[in-house]
Amino acid sequence: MITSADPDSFPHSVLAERHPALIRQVRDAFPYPPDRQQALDALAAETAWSAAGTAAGRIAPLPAGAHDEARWGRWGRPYVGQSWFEVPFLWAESYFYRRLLEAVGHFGPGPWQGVDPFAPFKRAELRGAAVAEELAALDEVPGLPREEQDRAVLGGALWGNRADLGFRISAGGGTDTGAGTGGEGGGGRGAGEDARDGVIVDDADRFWRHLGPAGPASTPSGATALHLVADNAGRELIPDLILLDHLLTTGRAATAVLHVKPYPYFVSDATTADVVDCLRRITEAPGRAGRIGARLWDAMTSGRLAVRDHWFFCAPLPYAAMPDDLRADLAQAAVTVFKGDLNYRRLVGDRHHPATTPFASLTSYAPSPLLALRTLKSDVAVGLDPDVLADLERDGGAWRTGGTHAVVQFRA
Ligand SMILES: O=P(O)(O)OC[C@H]1O[C@](O)(CO)[C@@H](O)[C@@H]1O
Repeated sequence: MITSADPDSFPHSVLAERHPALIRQVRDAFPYPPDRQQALDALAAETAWSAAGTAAGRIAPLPAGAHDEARWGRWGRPYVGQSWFEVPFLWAESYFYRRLLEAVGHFGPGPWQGVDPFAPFKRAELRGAAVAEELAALDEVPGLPREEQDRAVLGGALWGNRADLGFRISAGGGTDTGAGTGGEGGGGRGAGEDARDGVIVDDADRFWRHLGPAGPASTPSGATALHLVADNAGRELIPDLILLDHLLTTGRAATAVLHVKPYPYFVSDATTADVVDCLRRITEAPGRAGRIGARLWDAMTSGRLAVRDHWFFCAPLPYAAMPDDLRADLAQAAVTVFKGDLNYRRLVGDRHHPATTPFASLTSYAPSPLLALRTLKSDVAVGLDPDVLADLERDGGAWRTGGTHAVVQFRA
């Protein structure tokens, strides 16, 4: 199990550096009243790594009466009272975001109920020049041969995962709430970069073959719905929506389901409000993007594209432990696409797996065929060819955590 105990490890840097920076940024982005500021300060003190090289505080429970107190009470029983740095990394990060929302009053009651503390960063990104450029580039896609169109939309969704706002805090880029400047640091791929550069496992052809040229009815199960478990809003969700439009308009899927988070999470993870903001942004764009936006809007209003926000998507648990109702829902999918690093960690288990462990064996519990689209931003790596792994190790560098490498992994 991955923890943050080793001071030289990546998870340690997330807890010791990224989380305090995030608390400061959220505090600066809103005119929170004194009680909210005090709650944020208390969380910063509890979660800090002290100058003496020890954990400053111990994990506190949720306040009595919190709407999800029972659930977090169960999930946190082994960990409350311990150091944040000794417990599983996945649990610690997930609980940190839950506590941050508590501190800013997101769950109410009160005037800050429902206010997304990450909204200023997400909105700035949507207003940024990078999004405008990426939307304008869609005008060129219809001129490409069909296979290249497939590759372009899948590559957009894959590398869109590199653009997440939380990752930019880790990478030292900070976040920005200034109009017109958000989203410029870090981010997706630059012009001229081939979407396949840096892809260390590429099962894209298997995915397209599975869906089949004749549409979803030709998948082995005959299922006709494509499910996508979203990750970040903004520069990641826009290409995800474009991928869904492409799958629907080319007949690869009859219907689509987009799974989002029920509340703000991991800085930029997409909620229903973010889907609406992104859809509006696409719809308002000139050219082909605007037409795609209009189609997606129609698909949502007609029910061809559904949005769901199951509570399990914010749980600190691996997908192997998904509840029966979610399992039954995903079982209807011709394919479920899992986006991003966190979903990947939950898919295969947030553990120090040998990197050549087969992806299919770790995900055999999943109720439908699945495709993982992930840029690597944490230590977990599986399904690698031994030669590829040897090359990566020889080159050195932070290939596991730097967002420079990606995987497209399919399990039928
Ligand atoms: O947005 P993504 O791709 O899920 O990435 C989130 C990742 O960022 C981190 O929080 C830190 O970079 C990882 O721990 C986490 O897996």
